[in-house]
Amino acid sequence: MSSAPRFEFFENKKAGLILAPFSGGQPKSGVENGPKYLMKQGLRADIEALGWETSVEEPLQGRDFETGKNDETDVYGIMKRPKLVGDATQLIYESVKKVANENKMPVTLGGDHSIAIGTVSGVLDKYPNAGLLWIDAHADINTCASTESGNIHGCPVSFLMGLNGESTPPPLQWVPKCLDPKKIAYIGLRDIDAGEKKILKENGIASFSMYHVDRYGINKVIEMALEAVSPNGDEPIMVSYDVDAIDPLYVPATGTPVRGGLTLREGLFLVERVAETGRLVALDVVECNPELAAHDGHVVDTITTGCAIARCALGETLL
Ligand SMILES: NC(=[NH2+])NCCC[C@H](N)C(=O)O
Ligand SMILES: [Mn+2]
Ligand SMILES: [Mn+2]
Repeated sequence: MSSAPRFEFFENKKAGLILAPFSGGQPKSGVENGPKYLMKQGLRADIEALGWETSVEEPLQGRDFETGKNDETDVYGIMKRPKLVGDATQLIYESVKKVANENKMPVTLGGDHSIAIGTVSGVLDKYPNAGLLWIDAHADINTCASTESGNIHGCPVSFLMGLNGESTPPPLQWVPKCLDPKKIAYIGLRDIDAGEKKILKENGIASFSMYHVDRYGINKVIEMALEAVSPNGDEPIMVSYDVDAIDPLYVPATGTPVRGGLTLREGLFLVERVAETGRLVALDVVECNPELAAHDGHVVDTITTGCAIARCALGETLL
């Protein structure tokens, strides 16, 4: 066994749990309750049991981001609710940036995946050379020109890369164009829009779909993804984890489920392996929507999986 510290970037194991109860990046209600359910399941105590000192941040507190969802004037071309998303993600950005700069690991609980506009930009402020693993059934890289739904949770990566140029909705113009296409790799893809495929190709983005997981196995896929985003083997790693990457058999309560996903063990092994590198610097767990459960068992399956992702990423299964 190596004697390297488990989390190289955290001399004192401190984590900042950032609650991001936001649903404005997509039309369904309920995903704003994700953080509450994950916390009620005991996530904070779980993380402390792994030797992390924790603090909790609630950057959206005191603002009503749910009623604002009904504001039909908040549109920009086909884009839905750019003002709501822009305001919420900017608050999340400030909070993640603060936590990261206090040398704490930001662990952000969503909310829909639009919140990654704030988390990734906040983390890259502290670690500009970080590699990003985007674990998802979807590529979330639609632009204002390519999106068919207008839902911004399908677009965060395009804003982080600055792919929208002049057509960026004004409320999202604050977003730093901080993400180099060479510094992101996807794992778990299986529902990519035609426009997104083109963007992935044109930008040469490392994209591992479920085909690659079957073809090479999850271990090899993770090695390839890490190699892609961290060619020197020493860069910090951020994981933005959309729970819909895992098969709906295990994670049924999510807004855009797609069959044929990662098994529960593949989904957890992935973050265990990242933890093992010792270079994880931030994690998002997004798109848990308890309201979409057909029965209580679905809520339990989804929320316990969300908690397990965070625990495995923070070292639970490292010996
Ligand atoms: N974060 C997610 N679950 N994203 C789903 C995106 C689905 C579709 N590609 C869209 O642009 O609307
Ligand atoms: Mn997804
Ligand atoms: Mn997503």
